[in-house]
Amino acid sequence: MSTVERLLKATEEIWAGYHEKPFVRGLGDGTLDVKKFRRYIIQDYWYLMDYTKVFAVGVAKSKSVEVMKLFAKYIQAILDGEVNVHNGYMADFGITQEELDHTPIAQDNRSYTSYMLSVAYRGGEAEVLTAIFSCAYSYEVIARQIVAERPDAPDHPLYGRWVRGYITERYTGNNVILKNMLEQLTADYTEAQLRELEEIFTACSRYEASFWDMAWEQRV
Ligand SMILES: Cc1ncc(C[n+]2csc(CCO)c2C)c(N)n1
Repeated sequence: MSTVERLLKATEEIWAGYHEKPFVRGLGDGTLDVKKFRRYIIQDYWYLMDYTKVFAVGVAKSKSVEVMKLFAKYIQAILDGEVNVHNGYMADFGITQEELDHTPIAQDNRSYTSYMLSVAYRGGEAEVLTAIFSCAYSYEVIARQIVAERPDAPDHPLYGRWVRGYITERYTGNNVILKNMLEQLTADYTEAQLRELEEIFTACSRYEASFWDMAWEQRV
């Protein structure tokens, strides 16, 4: 079994649960309260700011220019908003930098990003990539499932952009690059090292599940 197959197998139940989250179901069938979605977009802004820092620590931990370039490209892309579906929503909802600056990061969100940053500071390239991969790939899996259940979901006037953003060739192609790099870096990993990756991936997957609950319950 490849490393990524192993990580996905270990977290099968958590990942299956994503599709049942009320927030995710509401995104897919278009019934999600816009106020909840607006709050989620603001929280996700703060999430992405810290997520970018995880890549920056990845740059510092890189042992080859190939890995360094991979991490660095993401930093630029996220900050430029290129792969950030949220930019359009920020404009639509009239979310200003001032409002962002005055909205504190919610507790579940802070826990998640603090954990990823601690993994990044403590671990090496592969540990950083494992923390990153859970989040990047779960959005693709969720968006694909939404489209499988509702082929018209990408046309929804409000949530269609979210769905479309994570099934683009660009987004899914980047996930393939992350996956291949993770396989390459862990080809010689021992059982103990792989078990640690499993622990990181499981924790991040649970944090993703909590993020959906936080958004649904509008937890602060
Ligand atoms: C809580 C949370 N988890 C995952 C993503 C997905 N995601 C993380 S970074 C990024 C841009 C480049 O990969 C995307 C789409 C998110 N936005 N928010």
